[in-house]
Amino acid sequence: MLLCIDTGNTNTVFSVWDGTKFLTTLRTATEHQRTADQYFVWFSTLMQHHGVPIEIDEMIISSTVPRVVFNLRVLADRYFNCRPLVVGKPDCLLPNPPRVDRSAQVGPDRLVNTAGAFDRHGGDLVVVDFGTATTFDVVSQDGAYIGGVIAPGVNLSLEALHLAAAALPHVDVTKPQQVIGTNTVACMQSGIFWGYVGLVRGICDRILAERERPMKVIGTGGLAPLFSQGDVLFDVIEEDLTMHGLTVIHRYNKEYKENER
Ligand SMILES: Nc1ncnc2c1ncn2[C@@H]1O[C@H](COP(=O)(O)OP(=O)(O)OP(=O)(O)O)[C@@H](O)[C@H]1O
Ligand SMILES: CC(C)(CO)[C@@H](O)C(=O)NCCC(=O)O
Ligand SMILES: [K+]
Repeated sequence: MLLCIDTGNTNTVFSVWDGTKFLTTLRTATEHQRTADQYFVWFSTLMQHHGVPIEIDEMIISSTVPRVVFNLRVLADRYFNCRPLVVGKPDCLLPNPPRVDRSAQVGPDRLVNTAGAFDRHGGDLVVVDFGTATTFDVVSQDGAYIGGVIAPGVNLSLEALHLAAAALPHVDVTKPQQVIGTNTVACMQSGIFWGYVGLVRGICDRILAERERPMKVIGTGGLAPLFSQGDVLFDVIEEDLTMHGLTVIHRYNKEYKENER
């Protein structure tokens, strides 16, 4: 079975793919100090808890934090006796290579979202991902990542407000009853909620105008459903898009190597 790992700057998600469906999905905070042994204790305990046998023999990793890749490679080698595919490394092929500035670095999560979204929807897409950053990935007609937008993430913005202003507390993101808040928390929640609804709407409108063609907008990341309550922002929301993209890239590499033989 295939272990798909999506390491973001905040959270790391492990999902086990049996070739047809995800058997289980586990989430932990991203910490670059965590060792292979620590990953395995956490993983095997929860797999047992969920009653899923550990039969991992393949692994694919997308990591926006380069330092964690070393320990994940050790995990693959020591516990699953395999060599992982690492998105963004030269030996991990992409179905459609990105078309960006020469030597530009594209976040592996954005390449994975592109592959996953193109597989499901075909081309001319915008993928909006609400993670540590709020990213917009523009996918061309032929399925290549051709650029996008990086805005500060929702939780990051809230944290920044709280850290910078002595009188502003930590608040959760939620859709406020009204736009005009009548207390500090309600005012902050309105600023974040309606601010991000406007940000997403405004950026998508401008991307569509710049591309001068119809495009499908796909929302992903934990907060996509919440923000779609504020306006029609997405044609579709797919929470498993990154994990799906990992299975697509894995399959592409496997088929390519089989054809080479
Ligand atoms: N109402 C909410 N308020 C605050 N956070 C929320 C709310 N609903 C979901 N979340 C959080 O959204 C996050 C969704 O995870 P997602 O994988 O999309 O991004 P992330 O883990 O924050 O970022 P990254 O992938 O960059 O590490 C989770 O951490 C979840 O706790
Ligand atoms: C923007 C983030 C942090 C979003 O996870 C990640 O994709 C990243 O580190 N990207 C590198 C820069 C880029 O994608 O252009
Ligand atoms: K993510």
